[in-house]
Amino acid sequence: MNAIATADLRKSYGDLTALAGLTLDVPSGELFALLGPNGAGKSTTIRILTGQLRPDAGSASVLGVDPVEDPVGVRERIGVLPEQESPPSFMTPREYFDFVASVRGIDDDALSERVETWAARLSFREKLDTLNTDLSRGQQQKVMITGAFLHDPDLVFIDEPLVNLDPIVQETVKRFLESYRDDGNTVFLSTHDIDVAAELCDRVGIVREGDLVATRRPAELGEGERLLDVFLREVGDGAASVDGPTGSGGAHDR
Ligand SMILES: Nc1ncnc2c1ncn2[C@@H]1O[C@H](COP(=O)(O)OP(=O)(O)OP(=O)(O)O)[C@@H](O)[C@H]1O
Repeated sequence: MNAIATADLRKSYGDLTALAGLTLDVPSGELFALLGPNGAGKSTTIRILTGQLRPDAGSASVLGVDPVEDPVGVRERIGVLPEQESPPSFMTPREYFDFVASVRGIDDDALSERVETWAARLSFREKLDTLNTDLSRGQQQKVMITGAFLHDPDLVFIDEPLVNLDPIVQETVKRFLESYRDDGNTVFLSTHDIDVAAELCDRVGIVREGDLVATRRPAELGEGERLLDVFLREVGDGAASVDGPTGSGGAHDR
């Protein structure tokens, strides 16, 4: 079963075409990453899938729910960590988690257990009662990651999951994402970190000019073939003239 399915998603901002007919499936239980150059349409895709933005055309299904028809229904079932989002500056992490719990309907016992688990996992226990504004960027990222997983969703969307995290915490988050996937959940990442995508993900999709131009399984790349080379081939200056992957033929596994 697909956790995410889109068909011919289109979105323009005025004259600017951000999504030009993006079609994408992500099966349940997959750790998936969307790669693409700046402005390719990754955040627009995530905003549509998480019910924050209406597409101009096309369809989408997230855990069987239509994010256009029922954005609240989608948001109830997923976790989201948007790009460059910080926890509210006037709250402490604990107060922010209380707020998330009230919105998400998490009971007190589950909340305190999960906060303890995450604060220990990501090493920020001693900061639970410090104002978010006084946390470092990495500590704020830890709070945001915790908030995205607090209600134990079946699917999470994370933009740049490892940004600002030290190497030890990066490893912890990577191993957590793998175990979360191994439990049958789905992860949808957006990242510029091709090495992390190659190491961590079951499959990556490459977006160029608002269209999915390729998908690859990093584990199945050929001898000596690097995901970076695939990426450059698909989105680099010469890509259109070499392969012509501008969308009409759709994405392809090779
Ligand atoms: N609110 C908006 N109003 C006008 N144009 C927008 C808006 N949001 C995005 N765009 C434009 O749509 C295109 C796609 O943007 P989007 O943020 O989806 O790209 P992205 O792949 O996430 O980029 P990046 O890797 O730089 O974060 C860009 O050209 C961007 O300038």
